[in-house]
Amino acid sequence: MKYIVSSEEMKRYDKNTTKVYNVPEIVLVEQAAGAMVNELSNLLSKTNTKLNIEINKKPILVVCGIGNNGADGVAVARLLNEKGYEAVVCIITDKQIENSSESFRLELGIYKSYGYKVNDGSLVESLYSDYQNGIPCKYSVIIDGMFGVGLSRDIEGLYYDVIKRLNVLEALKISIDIPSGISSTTGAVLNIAFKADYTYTFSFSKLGHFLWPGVDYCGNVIICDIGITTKSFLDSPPEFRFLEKKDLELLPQRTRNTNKGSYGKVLVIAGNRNMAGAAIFSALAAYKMGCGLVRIFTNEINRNIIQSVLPEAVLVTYTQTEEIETLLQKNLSWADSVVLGPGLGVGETSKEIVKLVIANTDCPTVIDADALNIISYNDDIKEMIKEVTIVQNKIFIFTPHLGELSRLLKVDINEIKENIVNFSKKVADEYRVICVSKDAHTVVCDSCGINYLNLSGCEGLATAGSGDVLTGIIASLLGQKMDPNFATALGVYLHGLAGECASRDTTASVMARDIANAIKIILKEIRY
Ligand SMILES: NC(=O)C1=CN([C@@H]2O[C@H](COP(=O)(O)OP(=O)(O)OC[C@H]3O[C@@H](n4cnc5c(N)ncnc54)[C@H](O)[C@@H]3O)[C@@H](O)[C@H]2O)[C@@H](O)CC1
Ligand SMILES: Nc1ncnc2c1ncn2[C@@H]1O[C@H](COP(=O)(O)OP(=O)(O)O)[C@@H](O)[C@H]1O
Ligand SMILES: [K+]
Repeated sequence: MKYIVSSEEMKRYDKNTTKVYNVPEIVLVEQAAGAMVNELSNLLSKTNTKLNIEINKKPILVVCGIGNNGADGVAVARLLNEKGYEAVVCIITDKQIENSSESFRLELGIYKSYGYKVNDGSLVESLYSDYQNGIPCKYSVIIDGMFGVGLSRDIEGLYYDVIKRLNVLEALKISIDIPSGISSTTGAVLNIAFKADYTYTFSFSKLGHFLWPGVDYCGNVIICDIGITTKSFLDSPPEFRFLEKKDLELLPQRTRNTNKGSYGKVLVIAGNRNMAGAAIFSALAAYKMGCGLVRIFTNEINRNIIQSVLPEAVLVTYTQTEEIETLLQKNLSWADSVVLGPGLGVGETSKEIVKLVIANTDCPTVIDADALNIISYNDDIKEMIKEVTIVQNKIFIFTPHLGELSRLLKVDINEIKENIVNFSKKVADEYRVICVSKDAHTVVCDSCGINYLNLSGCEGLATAGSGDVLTGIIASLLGQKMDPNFATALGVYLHGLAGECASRDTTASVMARDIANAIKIILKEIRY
């Protein structure tokens, strides 16, 4: 597990390091520049660089603002010069230099003492004019040190023009900390952003590196250690983290002296006329993820298809509404975890089922797809959820994709895309649930502020039934008695890995069953 920070958090941890641990800011700037130049010179020494640029034959341009991102830039330029590269600083500001940060002034003083060159915005103007006249860029590498985590508003005026011109020049593009113009907290482009091939960031990656559209501007993100550690969190760790392969070691242990009852019983309440597949994928994934028993509660109409495709699942079917309540109560008391919603439909019977489950379940329950839609359309059920989560401490996991999230919040989907983190936190807080907002990088939030951004997965997962597989994986881990928040985050992570595995030969042909089947390969790789 690693932390990912927002702009506000990073600024706080920088400040704690200087104020509480007495590390002068200039020391941090020097450490940042030193660590970055070490990494960067490894990259520049490789012959592979973009556009076959001959790094050693042309100088490096470091474009700096006058805050601490610029201070890093000036220090990077000095260290590159000391390493034998020819690096030139270009300062971009519409303010007097007296308005610069203290570390910037210090770094500029040191840089000038060595006799290295400084330019202003007119250099970018002349490079742009060369570009328009078909003259190749005079610099092999352009390093962006204009704005980092201090970016607080839209890029305009001089800064806008500079970024626009730099973006068209042919050179290897590097950003310091985060591309100028990208919000470190939301990944939004604040009017315009520098388009980097590589981003060298410090101590912790930022949310903006992994949220869209920021992801597309960062290129490869390299984290440089500059000595700011988790001690600088004091009592307030970052809200977000991401999981890595070694976190799979925390999957529930399996031992010899056990039986199917030892690994959890999952009840999948899913499927309706023409929607048997949703129940099948959820149940199949639950078994593949290790639970001992799966029961599918579905419409009688699905009996033949489910039994012929997945005979391992026990079927409980209903034909008429009257028998549902007794049947559900009996099966809910049997279950260790529940999936509610895939392919369920939104008719009156389904609505009745959703209400009965919310009222009667007493184990962690994953609420997906049509069950979420039913909740969205019915304010009385919304209130019912809040009542049972807040008063009775019931554990619900909502797994909306962006369309379902938009219906649930009654907020336009484009607005949600701009700040998926905040909207996910809103659902988690308002309903006191764990909210899994499914996207290319899925966000998992709980109401205690322990949140995850998932970095596994690929576009092979963009296929019908993929979300049904996810419900089965999460419910299986819940049924095996893992902590609900961690089980959810680990389930999302593993689902992503399974998607990557199923996509090894092609992403286009991946189907839901391939993702479910790939769970076994992932578990085999970690000898589970
Ligand atoms: N503070 C520290 O202890 C450290 C900071 N470091 C570097 O410093 C950066 C943060 O530095 P700063 O907080 O000085 O901020 P930045 O250098 O990111 O931005 C400079 C200033 O620009 C102004 N600004 C914001 N948005 C603007 C816009 N759209 N147009 C014009 N001006 C705008 C703000 O007043 C801001 O303070 C980090 O990203 C990192 O690169 C690192 O050197 C490590 C240590
Ligand atoms: N491009 C992508 N990259 C990574 N994950 C993706 C991508 N597209 C979809 N996914 C994942 O695939 C799943 C799709 O779920 P969902 O839309 O509910 O599918 P369905 O309803 O058909 O089962 C989610 O977990 C989502 O995060
Ligand atoms: K930058």
